[in-house]
Amino acid sequence: MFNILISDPLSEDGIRPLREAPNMNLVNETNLSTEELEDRIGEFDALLVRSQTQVTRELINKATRLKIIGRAGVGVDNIDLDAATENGIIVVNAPNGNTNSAAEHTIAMLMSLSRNIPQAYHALKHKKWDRKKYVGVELKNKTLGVVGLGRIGAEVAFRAKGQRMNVVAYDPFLTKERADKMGIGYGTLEEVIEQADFITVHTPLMKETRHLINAEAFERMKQGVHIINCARGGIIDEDALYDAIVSKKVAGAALDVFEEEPFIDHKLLELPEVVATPHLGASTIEAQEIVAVDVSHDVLSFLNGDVVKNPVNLPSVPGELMHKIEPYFHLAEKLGGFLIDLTKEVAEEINISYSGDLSDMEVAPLTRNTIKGILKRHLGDHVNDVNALYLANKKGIVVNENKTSSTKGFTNLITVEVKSKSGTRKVAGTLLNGFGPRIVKVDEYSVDVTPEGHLVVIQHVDQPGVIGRMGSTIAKHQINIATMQVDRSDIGGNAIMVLTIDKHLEEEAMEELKSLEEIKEVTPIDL
Ligand SMILES: NC(=O)C1=CN([C@@H]2O[C@H](COP(=O)(O)OP(=O)(O)OC[C@H]3O[C@@H](n4cnc5c(N)ncnc54)[C@H](O)[C@@H]3O)[C@@H](O)[C@H]2O)C=CC1
Ligand SMILES: O=C(O)C(=O)COP(=O)(O)O
Repeated sequence: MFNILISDPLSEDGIRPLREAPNMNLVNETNLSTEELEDRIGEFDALLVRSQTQVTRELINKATRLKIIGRAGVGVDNIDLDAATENGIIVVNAPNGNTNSAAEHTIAMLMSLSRNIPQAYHALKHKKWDRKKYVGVELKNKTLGVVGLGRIGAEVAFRAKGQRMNVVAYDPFLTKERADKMGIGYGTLEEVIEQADFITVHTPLMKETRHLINAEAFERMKQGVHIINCARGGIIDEDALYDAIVSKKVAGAALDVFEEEPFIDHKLLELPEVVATPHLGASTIEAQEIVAVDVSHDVLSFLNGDVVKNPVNLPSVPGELMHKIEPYFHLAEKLGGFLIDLTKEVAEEINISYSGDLSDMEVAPLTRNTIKGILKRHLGDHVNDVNALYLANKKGIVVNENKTSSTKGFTNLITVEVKSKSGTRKVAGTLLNGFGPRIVKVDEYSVDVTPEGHLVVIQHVDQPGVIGRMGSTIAKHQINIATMQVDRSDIGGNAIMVLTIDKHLEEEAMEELKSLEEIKEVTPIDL
């Protein structure tokens, strides 16, 4: 049974797939204080949030069972992603479900601002019929500057063109071709904010975008500019905005989001030029249902061991590639586990080479699985796809990945090399069509071993009788040999045996094998 905590209000219809799935125990507690949340988080395997719950490092450190955090929405600035990654917790979001609602809300704010609708409504409600005070400005032929032309920014741009506005945008990824295709202008951030009559921001809140619109940016703007923020508080410096409104540089601002939320008193709201909503951009029946469905599906998939669609702290792998690459996951992890047991030391450098069919694929997920197999031996089961590379990095292990089209006789081959204090060891494996994974090389020796169960690698000298003596020693300990592979460098030279046995090779049997004159090294490996 998986325990799932929903700590922000989510659409009941949207979470139905999760509620109705077997083995899922949903707990809806949307009013927990920080302390209560910290006290209870240790009970849960999954946490579902919107923007309100602050998923801090302190909370994550107490979340000893937590495997997945689902964000029913786009922005993940309320989640400490580094802490989640370090703890091997996957974060998923629902990036597409609220695009339309957020764009519509932005246009509603733009029109409210240009025609003073909230202020006029408020006056009328207070029995003041004032037509002079609330004279507005037209949008037609005005320039809208869009900062951040992602999903929402682009939808806002399309809709603003419908208002016959001129649109100019700044986004580091915006190309001339895309701007031309959309029928909009483009420029640097400075160029965009200098030209615009209305400026709307649609970037995520990150280190790089915190106070992107600051006092210096306001200086550059046209006198009487209007500002809209339906993205995140903090992208615009609120103190600088306040000063720019008071000094009349900014004629008005429409804000859906704030640096600190929630609040009831805010100095910006004391200004009559400011219209505001309490973070309602995504608050529509439609958007809430879609984001809850999307995030529920990913949480369910993940807990059932399937692939997620919208990972935030893992590169997402397109479905078609996933279909091709998934069969290699097991092989990659087993190769890592086999090799680190053979190495017997901690890894200092890991080199992974992909050949044949794999050389044309995005292999990062395989590298993560290989590293996971290697690190698990020393760091335990908390190593997973999410934190494998982070942990390797933290331990100072150098990881190199390369691809070669040379097939070495195999249609696909993964070769893993580990460098440690005691030298370099190598293993290579392939996925045999219809037969599953095989280890085909151990160091320079050729073998054909299924990477499963209890294995023993014996390095010895190629001499008559050694196999017999090894066999009787093992038999004495009531151990049955299921398969055996032998290869040698040259006649009478170094050789290797890889055995599959029916149970773990105990210490006593291992010592006895080691005491045989021709045997140099015995390594039990349990995969
Ligand atoms: N008010 C609300 O209820 C909602 C707010 N949001 C906010 O809107 C943000 C944007 O959402 P989407 O459009 O779906 O995300 P997106 O990822 O599709 O778009 C973000 C765009 O910002 C651009 N960008 C990044 N750094 C930039 C910079 N320094 N300058 C200019 N552009 C930059 C990116 O290249 C990307 O194109 C979310 O991160 C979220 O914080 C989203 C939904 C609802
Ligand atoms: O999706 C986003 O980024 C939003 O800001 C929506 O936030 P909410 O889920 O309404 O708290």
